[in-house]
Amino acid sequence: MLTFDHVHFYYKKGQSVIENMSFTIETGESVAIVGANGCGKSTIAKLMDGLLLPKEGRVTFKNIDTSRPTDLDKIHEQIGFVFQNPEDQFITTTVMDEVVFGLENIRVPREEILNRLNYAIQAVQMEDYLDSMPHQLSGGQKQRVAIAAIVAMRPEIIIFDEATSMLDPQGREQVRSIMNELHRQGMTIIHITHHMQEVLSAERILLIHEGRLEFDGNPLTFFETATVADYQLELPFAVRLYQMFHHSTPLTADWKEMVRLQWSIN
Ligand SMILES: Nc1ncnc2c1ncn2[C@@H]1O[C@H](COP(=O)(O)OP(=O)(O)OP(=O)(O)O)[C@@H](O)[C@H]1O
Repeated sequence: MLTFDHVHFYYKKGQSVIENMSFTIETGESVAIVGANGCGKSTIAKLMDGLLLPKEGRVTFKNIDTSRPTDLDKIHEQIGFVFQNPEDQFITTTVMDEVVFGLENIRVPREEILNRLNYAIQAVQMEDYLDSMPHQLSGGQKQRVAIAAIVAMRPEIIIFDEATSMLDPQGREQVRSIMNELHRQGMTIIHITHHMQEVLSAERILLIHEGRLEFDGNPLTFFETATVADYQLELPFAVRLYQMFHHSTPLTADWKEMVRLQWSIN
């Protein structure tokens, strides 16, 4: 359980970036954090992990306060990050070494390393690339290797920070389906994105606007109640398609049905 309790944050005094933010993410949830550029999404991710500390209020992970430096290692072990550019994370020369490296570092026994390698590589469907050089793979494949390296560490939460934004539609779809599968297996998934198409896979949306939490609920309610254009966000394809044919913006039962359908397929 990850909790923000009346969190305030600024980089420069007097220039508030996160304002009085409170929410709790339960174990096993799939949450999308959305909002326009610069609204504070990455700052929230860093606060979750204790990379940044609140100026006021508290961030706790399983009741451990991120401001207690002695417990930070425990938090880092259980919260994994996948970033926009996977190349920034690569440190070895083969896909296999990339997944094994972190495990050796924390002295996981040999047999357990093999189990975790198999599991993680299968989860991202990169079994045929174990000996490949990460830098020579496609964008989507690179991102899948980065995810495998995180999955192998068995974190409780994975935060995907704009992890699909540099990928082509096929790569994006592959990563999205891996996220869904990991979530089905019980992992907590936090997906920071401004691709509204992708938020349909999440169970819950947190909309951030100028450092404040403006909406917290499921995608259906979100598209019903939030005026997406006010937040410089695009409508998902299903919604735009519906509007194109019906020349209307208000929500109707059909419109909701399309979102519901797409949501349930995901
Ligand atoms: N290290 C920093 N020092 C000073 N200001 C910063 C720093 N990092 C971010 N900011 C500012 O804090 C605000 C929130 O930034 P943040 O990166 O959290 O937003 P974001 O929603 O993730 O943006 P994007 O979608 O563009 O990645 C922005 O105004 C940004 O310029």
